[in-house]
Amino acid sequence: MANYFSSLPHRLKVQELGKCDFMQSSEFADGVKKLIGKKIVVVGCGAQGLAQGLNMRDSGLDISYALRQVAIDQKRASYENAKNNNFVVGSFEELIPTADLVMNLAPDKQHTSVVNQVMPLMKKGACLSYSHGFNIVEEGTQIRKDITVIMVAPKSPASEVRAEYLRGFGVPTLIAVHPENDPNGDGLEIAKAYCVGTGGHKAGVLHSSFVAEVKSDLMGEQTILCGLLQTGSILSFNKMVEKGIDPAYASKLVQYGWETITEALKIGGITNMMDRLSNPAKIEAFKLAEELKDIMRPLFIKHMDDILSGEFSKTMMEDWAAGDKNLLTWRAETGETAFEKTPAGDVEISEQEYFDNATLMVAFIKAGVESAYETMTCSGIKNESAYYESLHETPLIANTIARKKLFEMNRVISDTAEYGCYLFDHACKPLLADFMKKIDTNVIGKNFNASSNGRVDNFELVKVNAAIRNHSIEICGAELRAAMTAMKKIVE
Ligand SMILES: NC(=O)C1=CN([C@@H]2O[C@H](COP(=O)(O)OP(=O)(O)OC[C@H]3O[C@@H](n4cnc5c(N)ncnc54)[C@H](OP(=O)(O)O)[C@@H]3O)[C@@H](O)[C@H]2O)C=CC1
Ligand SMILES: CC[C@](O)(C(C)=O)C(=O)O
Ligand SMILES: [Mg+2]
Ligand SMILES: [Mg+2]
Repeated sequence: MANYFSSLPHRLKVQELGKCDFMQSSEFADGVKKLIGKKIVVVGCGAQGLAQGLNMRDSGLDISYALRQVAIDQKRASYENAKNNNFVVGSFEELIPTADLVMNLAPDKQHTSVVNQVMPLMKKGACLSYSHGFNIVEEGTQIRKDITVIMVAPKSPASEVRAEYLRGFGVPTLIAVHPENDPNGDGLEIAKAYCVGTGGHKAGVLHSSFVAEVKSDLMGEQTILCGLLQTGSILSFNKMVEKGIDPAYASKLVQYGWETITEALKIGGITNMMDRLSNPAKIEAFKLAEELKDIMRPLFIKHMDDILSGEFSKTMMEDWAAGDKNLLTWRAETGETAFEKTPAGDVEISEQEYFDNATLMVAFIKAGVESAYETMTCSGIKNESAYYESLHETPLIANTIARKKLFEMNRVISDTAEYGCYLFDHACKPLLADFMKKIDTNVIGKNFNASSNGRVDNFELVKVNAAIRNHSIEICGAELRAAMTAMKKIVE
């Protein structure tokens, strides 16, 4: 099968990549009605499978799980996940023929195998959904023409899909209908009802395309969302220990620092995050971020180019064929880093101290969010999509690190995201070697103000504030956040 995006004429590539309409809440007035009384069968009960299934059942929908026979026989985690939550579980043969909607929530690497198994079993005119369009866009899978193919892609790790729903909110979601598979013309209505079932409509929904979702999702996860959080964690921790900061303190500052810093980002964008620093520290973080952006720009561009050309997916699929050799090696190596192996100390760190003693981490976030956004929007991805894939999702991933460090982040995200995260991290750390040589504890581990003379050049401060506030991501973000009226606080 050929890469679907690469096979499109240039005109359609541009059109699909730029598809992004912010949907009004009135468009969801029918709620889950379109799916009421319909049989919904989820394939796979892993991260997204369980979270989405729970939300949709709580929204009044009829959910059951089709698992592979071996998972049922061996009572694997997927079976236990579904059974312990009182869902009906069955084999593909038992459940797929009854389904009006089959939600394919197996890992991306299994999609071709899943589709090959479910397609002959699906009833005529049923609907097949994805939460990431990799299989359609990068593998070029063709689906039976009577089947409607939709995408409902939460811009969030699964744990937060459930947690935000329980908080009465949701996570921003991209919905799409595959142009090759909308035989009844009701794909969008099904996608909207599904999205309401997960709570996504409360946080903002973009009517997008499979192409735009895949290319932006891959870019976000490889760079700011996971790659740079991994690099920033390891480099920040190592630097503090090298300079004599207590490892237990350093471990805690990094593990919980991302969550605290990015909560400010979630509520009020980069402006609010930077405003949490003293004025001298803000100017320093701004300068560090500018330097980081200059150094990392070629790497961000390389990731975007490889994603657009299909080079990234080709390389990752080679690893799938090799039994995930690289993925498993890199996962094990991450587990051996000093940051992962050093438990967070039992020391009190106040909320403000996470900002004051981590100027460098704030700079990493600013540089990473802006670079990902700038690179995506320069490549034809629309601002709103780029915002969700950079600024909005960073706090949701940071929460996973607060729970159990990088292990937890890489466990919760998809294997596709994890693979791309390691690729970025391995290239980024050497790139930042010279930059890190100049870094001292004044910007990571200790309060910046203690080492500065406290003086601020007002002209410089005005310029810095204007540069932060006038960035396109801040303008786009303010509009999107204004629509998130039900957003709840995470860090009390
Ligand atoms: N993780 C996330 O937070 C996000 C994921 N996504 C997308 O959601 C989809 C699911 O990813 P994710 O939730 O991470 O997946 P997981 O790896 O967490 O879970 C996959 C589940 O699928 C089952 N499975 C594996 N192979 C098969 C197969 N051949 N047939 C049936 N079931 C199978 C596994 O169970 P068993 O091995 O026991 O059979 C497991 O329970 C992907 O498309 C991903 O890109 C989108 C947004 C975020
Ligand atoms: C961050 C990665 C992601 O795209 C996600 C949680 O949105 C994934 O694939 O896991
Ligand atoms: Mg994603
Ligand atoms: Mg992803």
